[in-house]
Amino acid sequence: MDNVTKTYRTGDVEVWALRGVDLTLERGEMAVLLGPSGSGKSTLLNIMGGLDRASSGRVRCADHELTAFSERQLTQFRRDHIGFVFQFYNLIPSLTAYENVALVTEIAANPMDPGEALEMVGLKDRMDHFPAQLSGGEQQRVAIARAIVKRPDVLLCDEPTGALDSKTGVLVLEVLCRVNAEFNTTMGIITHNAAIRQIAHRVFSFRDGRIEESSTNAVRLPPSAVSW
Ligand SMILES: Nc1ncnc2c1ncn2[C@@H]1O[C@H](COP(=O)(O)OP(=O)(O)OP(=O)(O)O)[C@@H](O)[C@H]1O
Repeated sequence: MDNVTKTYRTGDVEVWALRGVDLTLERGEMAVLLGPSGSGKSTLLNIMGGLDRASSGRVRCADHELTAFSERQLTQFRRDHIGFVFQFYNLIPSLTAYENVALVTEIAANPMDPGEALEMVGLKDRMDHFPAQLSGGEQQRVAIARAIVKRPDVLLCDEPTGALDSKTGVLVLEVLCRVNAEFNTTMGIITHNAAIRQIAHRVFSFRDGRIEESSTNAVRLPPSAVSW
């Protein structure tokens, strides 16, 4: 992302969500994004994944220039390259875990088997359960399986542990680390839990629509060594 800005206009009021952000993630890198509420993290993640558009600046992903894309191209780009995980799992209640994941494989170019994705997140024996029969942590792991089943290049997670207790959150982070290590998936993870910064390759701290600080972890901790 080069000098990306984002403004929202509500009536006469203009809100600057991003005030000029330069950010490059290397392939396979796990980045944690920190910052106070309203500092622009979600806006950035959404623009990075082609869910939203920058007001100015340039956004590229490998050979794709997102800022030059039509709506249709942006949708295709998201479909082919990006997985999203949100704080609330957004599973379809009337479908089993397996069916929730399988739904994506119908429109993906080169998906893995839904069972394989569920095995990857440790839910092989819960495939036939409905969301209401799963714990919050298990539902989030189904959401991760759904996001990775299409083998995305980039996985973007907005508060993936936000609704979970620390112990369950650790299980979810372990799954994310496993996906990162096994598939070399580039990751952006927003969190309010500053302790989670320790699992990342790089950490970006936001304030008031800008990156205030970035740092590289010389030593990364496994999620099991992190608590909040
Ligand atoms: N659709 C929108 N319309 C108007 N203003 C918006 C919209 N989305 C975000 N904003 C504003 O942009 C700023 C950045 O919001 P953003 O959601 O990116 O922050 P955040 O750091 O992710 O916050 P949080 O940690 O609370 O999720 C805030 O001032 C917010 O009110």
